[in-house]
Amino acid sequence: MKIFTAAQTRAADQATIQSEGISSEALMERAATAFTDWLTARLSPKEAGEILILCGPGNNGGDGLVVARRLYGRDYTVRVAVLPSENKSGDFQRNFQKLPPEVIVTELSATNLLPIPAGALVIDALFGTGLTRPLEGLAAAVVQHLNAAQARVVAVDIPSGLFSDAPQPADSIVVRARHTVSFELPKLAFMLPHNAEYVGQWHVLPIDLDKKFIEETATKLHFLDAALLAGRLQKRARFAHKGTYGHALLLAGSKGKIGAAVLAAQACLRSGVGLLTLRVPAVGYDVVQTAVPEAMCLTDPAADFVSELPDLTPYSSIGIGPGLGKEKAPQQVLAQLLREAKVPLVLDADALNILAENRELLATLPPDSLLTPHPKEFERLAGPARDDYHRLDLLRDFCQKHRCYTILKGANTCLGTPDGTLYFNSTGNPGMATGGSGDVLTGILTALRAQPLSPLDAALIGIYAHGRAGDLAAQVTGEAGLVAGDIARFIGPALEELTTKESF
Ligand SMILES: NC(=O)C1=CN([C@@H]2O[C@H](COP(=O)(O)OP(=O)(O)OC[C@H]3O[C@@H](n4cnc5c(N)ncnc54)[C@H](O)[C@@H]3O)[C@@H](O)[C@H]2O)[C@@H](O)CC1
Ligand SMILES: Nc1ncnc2c1ncn2[C@@H]1O[C@H](COP(=O)(O)OP(=O)(O)O)[C@@H](O)[C@H]1O
Ligand SMILES: [K+]
Repeated sequence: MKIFTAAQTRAADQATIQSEGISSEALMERAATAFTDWLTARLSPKEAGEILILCGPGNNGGDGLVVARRLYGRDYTVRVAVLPSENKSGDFQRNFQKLPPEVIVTELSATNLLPIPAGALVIDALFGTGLTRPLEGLAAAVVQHLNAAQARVVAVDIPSGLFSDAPQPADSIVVRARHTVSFELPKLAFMLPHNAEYVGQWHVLPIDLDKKFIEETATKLHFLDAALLAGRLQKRARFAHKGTYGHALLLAGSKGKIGAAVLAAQACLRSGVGLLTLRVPAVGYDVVQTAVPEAMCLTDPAADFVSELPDLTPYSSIGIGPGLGKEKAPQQVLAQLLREAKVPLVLDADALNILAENRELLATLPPDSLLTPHPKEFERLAGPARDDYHRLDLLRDFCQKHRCYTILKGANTCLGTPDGTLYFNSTGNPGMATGGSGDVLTGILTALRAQPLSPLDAALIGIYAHGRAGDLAAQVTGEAGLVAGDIARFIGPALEELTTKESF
């Protein structure tokens, strides 16, 4: 799914109005009706109680007025409060006229902010994508008053006060919503960690905006959902043999961290690789041969750290980093690997920390390598970020400069690519915030690169399937009970869902 800027969304609205020959008021009616359907499907009039609808002066407020009329028509008790303004939008004014006379309307003022009882359902239709500057004055006071109440807040389109695709001052006053209900496509603001406290759970409702316009409008921002992966993962060939799907090499583990190698290996095998060899220090031999008998173990001469690069000839992809350690020996192994590797590389964990501490190595990174830093590892590589938007700028710059694919991990993991396109993942859950989850991702990516998939396909499929496997696992274990090995066990079903079905 594409992510549009506020300007692109406005253009999509206009394109729809033109191609369908409808008025902007009709489109507003459609959006607000979708919102009303969403709400009434979840709460009965009794469960909702009296619904307070806060309306701003623009089309977001117009949406709120339509919602008020529609809810009233479905026997919900509604009350409307509007911000005073000299320039209310045309569609606001038209819908204000259409409000049933029975609906009580209050004009908000500094001395009349309306009491908001604890638990009240409040619909925030103050400001949407037309916000031009941080809130101040009466609008800010209304939002502060709302945030101080213990209300159930549902934001229309975006929490009021939040910019949809640009950074804002840290002390900005923004509605804290439980749910944000937006239209057609998600907004960049929803993807970013610091906005989670405002956006709450977000939902996107289809409102039939012009498909051709959406398809033809270029964007470098995407939400990574199953639709985006259609056709990228083929069914295994009927006459496949273990040589068909590549031979992966994983360099991982050190004394006390052999488990990282085991988790990456299990995930690699569960992701369909034909053969897997593990390079671990001698201390890991018994563990690996017992825990992952399907993998071959090429023990390093050193006891505690990987210290020598094996002959790379047999391998079709190489993953390095989980539990590797940052000592001199693994440092030299990584440096030699970067110089000599002729097959796709996946770099994680200590491989990234070694890169950060030996920056001259970055220049030797083979193009199209996959890097999988969490935010701290990324900061070590690319420097500190002022805010979530600046971090995305750093990500784009880093990928362009080093011609690599960088997977910035977290909720809504973000893939950066050499051409500057960003993809935000839709799968995964907080249960995956547990040691070893990242090692599992390294194994998946190394397997997909071996098969061989392009760096973009491997990254997109790997990120999505990793999160989806975590979601499937959590259905069995619960989020708190989820451990990284559970993610590995569910990769098979996650990949199966994405596999192109045979057509007759
Ligand atoms: N254009 C369309 O056809 C559709 C628009 N929709 C709704 O329209 C919204 C966008 O509407 P608008 O473009 O009218 O914008 P908004 O309603 O978000 O806000 C614009 C109004 O707020 C004022 N304003 C902006 N920043 C302010 C600030 N910091 N303090 C005080 N006042 C401020 C502006 O002067 C203007 O009066 C969307 O978010 C969505 O909710 C939907 O109805 C779908 C269809
Ligand atoms: N709240 C969350 N929602 C979705 N995915 C998450 C969440 N927290 C962590 N993850 C995923 O779990 C993995 C954690 O990786 P990482 O931090 O490297 O862990 P480790 O080093 O312990 O293996 C990442 O892929 C990340 O996207
Ligand atoms: K809003």
